[in-house]
Formats: sequence, C-alpha cells, structure tokens
Amino acid sequence: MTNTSDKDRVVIFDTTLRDGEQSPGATMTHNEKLEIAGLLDDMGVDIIEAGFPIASEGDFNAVSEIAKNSRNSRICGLARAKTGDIDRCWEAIKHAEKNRIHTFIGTSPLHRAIPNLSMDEMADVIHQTVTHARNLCDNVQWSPMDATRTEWDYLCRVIEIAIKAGASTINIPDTVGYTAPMESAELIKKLIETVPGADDVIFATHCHNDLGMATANSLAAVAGGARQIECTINGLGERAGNTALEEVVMALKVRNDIMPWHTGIDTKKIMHISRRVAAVSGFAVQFNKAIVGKNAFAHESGIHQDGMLKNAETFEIMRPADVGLSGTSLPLGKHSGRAALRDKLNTLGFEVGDNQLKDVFVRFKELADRKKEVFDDDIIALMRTGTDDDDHLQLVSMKVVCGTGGPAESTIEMEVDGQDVTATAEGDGPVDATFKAIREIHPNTAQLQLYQVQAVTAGTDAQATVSVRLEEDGIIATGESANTDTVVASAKAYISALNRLIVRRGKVGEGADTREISYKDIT
Ligand SMILES: CC(=O)SCCNC(=O)CCNC(=O)[C@H](O)C(C)(C)COP(=O)(O)OP(=O)(O)OC[C@H]1O[C@@H](n2cnc3c(N)ncnc32)[C@H](O)[C@@H]1OP(=O)(O)O
Ligand SMILES: CC(C)C(=O)C(=O)O
Repeated sequence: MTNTSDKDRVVIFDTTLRDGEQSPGATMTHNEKLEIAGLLDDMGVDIIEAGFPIASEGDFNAVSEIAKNSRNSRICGLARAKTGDIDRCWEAIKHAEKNRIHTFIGTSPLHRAIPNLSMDEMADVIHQTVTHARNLCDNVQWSPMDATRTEWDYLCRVIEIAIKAGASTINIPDTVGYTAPMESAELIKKLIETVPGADDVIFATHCHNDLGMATANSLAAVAGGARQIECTINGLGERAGNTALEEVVMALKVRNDIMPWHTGIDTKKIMHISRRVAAVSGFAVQFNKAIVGKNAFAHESGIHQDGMLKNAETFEIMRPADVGLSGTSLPLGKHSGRAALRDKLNTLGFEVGDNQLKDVFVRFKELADRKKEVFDDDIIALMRTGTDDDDHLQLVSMKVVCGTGGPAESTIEMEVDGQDVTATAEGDGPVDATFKAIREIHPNTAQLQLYQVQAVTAGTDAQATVSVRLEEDGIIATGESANTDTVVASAKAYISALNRLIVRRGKVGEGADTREISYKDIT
C-alpha cells in the first residue's frame, strides 16, 4: 500500500447508511439518510457507503440523491458479485463527482458452499465481476466476505485476481467479529507481503463487534499495514455492530504517540452526528459507550470530582471540546463528596460556610440514596427546605396506608418540645389522614388556605416541593418542603407552617406587627 502521498493517513470509510442500516430496526427514511450523509461529508469522512442500490427502489433513490449532493466525500454503493447488482450500483453513484463500486462475495468454505461454487469457479466469478465493475467505474473496492475464516492461501489467490482485474482497494472483512488483534495485524501484514500487486492498492479493514474487539481489531489491522478503516457512527451495524468511527478516530488522535497514523476527521463534529444517528435510527447510545455515551465525560464519585476540579487531566484523557461537547459533567449522586457539592452550590449562586455545607451534605446524601441522579433543581429545593433544631414540632417518623380499599390511615411520630408523641388518623387520602394525625398531636384551629405540589425534576423518583399556607386569627404562615415522597414532603411542609405559626402567635402576643410570614425553613 503506497499509492497514497501520505503513508500515515488512514482513510475513513463510513458505512452507517449501509451496514449500519442493516441493524434490525434501524431503517432510516430517505430524508434522514440525506441528512446523515451531509453530516458525514461535513466532518471529513473520505468515503460514504450510501447503500445497497439493488436492495430496493428506496435504497437506489437514496444513494442516487446522496451521490448528486456530495461535496467532498467519495460516494460508494455496494453490489454482490452479479453484473445486475453492479450495473444498478453504477446507475446510482455515477452522478457523484467521486464514486466507488464496492463488490463482494463470501470466500470462506461456509460461504462458498451457499452458491455451491468450487474455489476455481469462485475465482472466475471474482475476475468477471471486478472486471465488469472496473469497466464502469475507475474506483473499485473488492471484499472477500468472511475473509477472517477463509483459508489464507485462497485469500491471497483471490485478492491477486481482484487486483489484476482492477480493484484499487481490497477490504478484509471480519464479517462475524471472529478475529482478534494479533491475528488481524498478522493477516494484513501477510497479505501485503505475499500478494503480487499489493503495494499498488489500499488494504482496508471492516470489523464487527461480536466479541467486543472491533475497535482493537481495526487498529491492529492498521498496525499491520491497512490504511482504510470501515466503520459506523455509534458502532451501529449488524448484530453487535461495526467498528465505531468515533472510537478509532479518537484512539488515533489520543494515542498518536504509539499509533502514529492520522485521519482527516473533524472530531469536533462527532457528538452532533452521534446524536443525530441515535435519533434517526432509534438506537439510543448506551450511557457508558466510549466517546459518545452520556457518561463518557461525566464523573460522579467524590474522589474523581475532587480531582477533576483540581486538574481535569486526573480523570480525563481527552478534552470534551475535542468531540464537540461543551464541557465535563460532574453529576451529583450518592458517590459525590463535599468538594463537588460546594462547587455545585457556588455555581447555583449559594455561598455556604463549612457548617452549612456539613448540614446540607447530610441531607444531600439522604436524598442521593433515594434518587439516581441529583439535579440542579433538587439542590435548589434542598437549600430552600430543612429543619431547625429549635422548632417546637419535629417530624420523627411516619407511616401511611392507602389504596382502593377504604380510607387512608396515617401514623405520625413527632417530637413536641422534646417529648415523643404518636397519633394515628384516618382521612380522605394519605395527605388528609397525615394532616389530621398532625392536628391530633398539635391541636389548632388554623385553616389550610393553600396546599400546592410541584415536581422539581422529571421522572417518577423526582422530588416534589409542597407548599402549605395556614391562617389562624389573621396570622398567616407558610411552609415548604421537598422530598421524593410527596406525602412526607406534605407532612414536613405542614409542620413547618405550624412551627412558624407558633412563633408568630408568640410575637403577636408580644405586640410585634407581623401579619404575614412566609417560612422557607433554610438551614
Ligand atoms: C455481510 C454483509 O453485510 S453482506 C450485505 C448484506 N446486506 C443485505 O443483504 C441487505 C440487502 N439485501 C437485499 O435486499 C436482498 O437480500 C437482495 C435484494 C440483495 C437479494 O434478495 P433475493 O433475491 O430475494 O435473495 P435473498 O436475499 O433471499 O438471498 C440472497 C441471494 O444472494 C446470493 N448472494 C449472497 N451474496 C452474494 C454475493 N456476494 N454475490 C452473489 N450472490 C450472492 C445468495 O446466494 C442468494 O442467492 P439465491 O437467491 O440464488 O439463493
Ligand atoms: C459486504 C461486507 C464488506 C460486509 O459488510 C461484511 O463482510 O461484514
């Protein structure tokens, strides 16, 4: 392989629209394919395999349109070793300024058995079909499907035939994800050393991820001498998928010290196209997917967050901006520590002293134990609610039974000026029963003027913020509380309002003029 001016340049051949679309359920519409092709072209993909034109009218039309709209990328279509397929492919791609016919046949014993061709008969088919393709298009790629399970001697023989018939790229597919890095490198090296004419063509690698080794196998093939990697965005593709474009491109960028090869991809465009491919294919990216997963640049545990705040290189080997992300994310959760909580509070505009941080941290951990992820709004709600040791009434515990079978029953345990008191009450629903039980413990004539529930964030584990307004003899007091359990939040908000009322009663008795108090029990 030396027919490129830059021997260290790795050509990126994207097959999201062909092999990627072969993922069961990943079918994309015509317009979606055009959009993705445009994004691939923009990000510097060298060759776009736009589809399999013989497969359907729709595929033919999409490939033709992509070919007409192409700007920088070479547009390729796939064709079986059949003149009809090759003709149809050429019809679709001929409008592109740069085009390629990619024709293939299965060469392993298992695949030779399907059309029942002998080794010699298959060699003839390869000669005829590559020649036919080359007569139509000056850029032909040939693939021995299931190459990694094909006898190496036979592989050398048929590759020589394809090169002589005019193929300028020889792709070595690991169709079923069977090879391993050492073998992948060795095979390419052996082919380049053995096959006459190998120096005049580019060897490509096309790996599947059945054993989770597609990226490693592709890079090993490059180490062995391949200079084209076939891949897809998000690793979309048959079964466990193809090599992920973002993985090989970023691996070559980050570890250029030991893998001194480069691509022409604008890596800052990776995140956007990844999200678009996920959206149009309906294949969500797994959270822990390398490079493009939601967690790829997120750090939740305290030690990591502390390290990241001091120096991002402690736990990140690439900058989020390099793949088009605006920044690292430090989501708060049960593994987070004080450093990250303080940083988050500062970002949200709360200046907290060490004592307050200690107190908020305890409540934050309690919340994080109940909630998968603690969002900014949860932190704000946490800062707005809390308990005061000086309060007359404190909730100790509560239990509520409710359902379709009868009235709800609530048992409340409270500390009233240091004394433990328990009461049980029935009510029309869990909140009514809870408020009645609290009234039994602390009898009062306050009227409930307002009871309001609001979800702080999305999801069934979201915190609810409950606001309660009480009025007694013209004195108004409000209480607010947030909790993942709406009934607990209701009880706490009601008790908060009662505590304020108690304080107000005393102050009114002392002659102070405070007709309206809004209590947000900030600690
Ligand atoms: C590893 C890969 O990703 S290869 C690409 C796989 N992608 C696809 O198959 C998607 C598009 N495919 C299709 O739409 C259809 O399979 C078509 C239109 C190509 C063919 O449809 P049909 O004519 O109904 O054939 P069917 O799909 O049932 O079987 C495939 C035929 O192609 C033959 N075939 C398979 N690969 C090749 C090849 N490389 N060269 C020649 N013939 C081949 C099979 O032997 C079989 O032939 P048969 O019908 O004489 O038994
Ligand atoms: C058509 C070939 C390259 C293929 O997709 C495979 O072998 O996986």
